[in-house]
Amino acid sequence: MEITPPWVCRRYDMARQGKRCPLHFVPNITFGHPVVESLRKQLGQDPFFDMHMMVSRPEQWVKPMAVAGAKQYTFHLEATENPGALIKDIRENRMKVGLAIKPGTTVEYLAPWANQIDMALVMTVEPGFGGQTFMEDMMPKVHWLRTQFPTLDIEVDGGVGPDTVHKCAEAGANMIVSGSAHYEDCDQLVKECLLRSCSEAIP
Ligand SMILES: O=C(CO)[C@H](O)[C@H](O)COP(=O)(O)O
Repeated sequence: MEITPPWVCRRYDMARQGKRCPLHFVPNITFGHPVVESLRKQLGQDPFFDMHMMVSRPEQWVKPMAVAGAKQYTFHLEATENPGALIKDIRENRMKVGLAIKPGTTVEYLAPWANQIDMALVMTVEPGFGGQTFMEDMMPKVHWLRTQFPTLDIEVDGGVGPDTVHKCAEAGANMIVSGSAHYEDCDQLVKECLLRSCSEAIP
């Protein structure tokens, strides 16, 4: 199982401000493609940058993110009216495709796209802020996806830590994002606990 801290290279909350776009997908802003470009220059070609685009109109950032050095572009199903065209555009820009769903979106909406994507992301909090409580009732979505799509990468994001990671693994997730648990108690014990929880649950 892969464990990823979100803030450094993983997450891109870019809600546009101003009169032109009053409706934001999430209320906060983290960083955009200039930061990705900068990180790529500093860190070289090796790090895998998956951009979780919690944005309105995700179509507009595909090219800038690709040019900046992103390797995967994960967008929200709720944020676009044409997932098929967006998937095609991401591929044409030589990035992998991640498809995320918010807690209120049923997994059946994601299923038609599952064979065209590299990763399905099941949110276990409402997108927007770290430090929220893990929504265990999202686990049936993960289990259903794992049953239907055995080889698909399935990621869980939101409230994942030592007490909850095994639930993700048992449901069938093979990737997690862990923010607060990773950063607020970032000692070796927590890291080992996370890793042990995963390795025990995943053969
Ligand atoms: O992106 C998120 C919400 O928008 C996630 O919750 C965040 O990336 C993970 O943080 P935490 O582990 O603290 O829930």
